[in-house]
Amino acid sequence: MAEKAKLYYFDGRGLMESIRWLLTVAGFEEVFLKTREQYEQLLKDGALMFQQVPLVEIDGMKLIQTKAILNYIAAKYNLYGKDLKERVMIDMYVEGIRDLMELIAKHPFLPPAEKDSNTKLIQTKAVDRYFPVYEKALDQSGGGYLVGSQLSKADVQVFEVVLMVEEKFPSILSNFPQLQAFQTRMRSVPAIQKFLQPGSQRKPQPDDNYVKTVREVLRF
Ligand SMILES: N[C@@H](CCC(=O)N[C@@H](CS)C(=O)NCC(=O)O)C(=O)O
Repeated sequence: MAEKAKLYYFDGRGLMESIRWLLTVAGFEEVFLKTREQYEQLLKDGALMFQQVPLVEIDGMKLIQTKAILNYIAAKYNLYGKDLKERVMIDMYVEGIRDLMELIAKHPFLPPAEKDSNTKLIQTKAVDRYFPVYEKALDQSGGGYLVGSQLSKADVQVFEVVLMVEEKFPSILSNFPQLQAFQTRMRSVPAIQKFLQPGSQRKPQPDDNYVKTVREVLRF
C-alpha cells in the first residue's frame, strides 16, 4: 500500500485545510508546528523551498505552495476534469472561491478595529459576487457537479468555503436553492460525511490559541 501523505502545518485550518479536504479519501498524517524550533528545523533540513508552510510529503516528494499541492492531489485522484476545457473551468471556479476564502482566513489575524468591516465584506462578496456564479454553474450543469459529470476539486473547495461562510451567516444560502441542494449532495459523499464527523482531521474555526501559535512560530 502507498504511504500516506504527511502534512506539516499548524494545528488549524489556514492554508492547509483545503489540502486536508482533498486528501480525505486517501487519508493523511500530520505534524503540527507548535514551536519556533520545529519550523527552524524544517528550514535547516532544506524542506521549505520558500521558507513557508504548508509542506506535504507525498509520493517521495516534498511539496510546497498550496495551489501546486492542490493541483497535484486533484490530478492524482481524478478530481481535475476529463480534459483541458473542464480543467480550466475548474481552475476558474477554484480561484474565485479562494479569493473569498482569503478574506475568511485572514480574519482572525486582523486588528479588532478592522474585523467588523471584514465580516461585512465576506457576507457581501459571498452573496453578491461568488455564490451567484456557483448557483448558475450548478443550474446549467444539471448533473449535480460544478463542472462536467464527475466530482472535481472545484466541488470540494466550493463546498468547504460554503460551510465556512455558513458558520458566520447560517441563513446565507436561503436565496440559493442550487447551492442548498449541492450542499446536501456533498454531505452524502461517504468520505466527506466522515470528514464532517466530530473527531475527524477537519479543523475547527480558528481561536486565539491558533493565532498565538502561528504568530510565535513565524514571528510576526
Ligand atoms: N504562496 C504560499 C504562501 C504560504 C504562506 O504564506 N505560508 C505562511 C504560513 S500560512 C508562512 O509560512 N509564512 C512564513 C513566511 O512567509 O516567512 C502558499 O500558498 O503556500
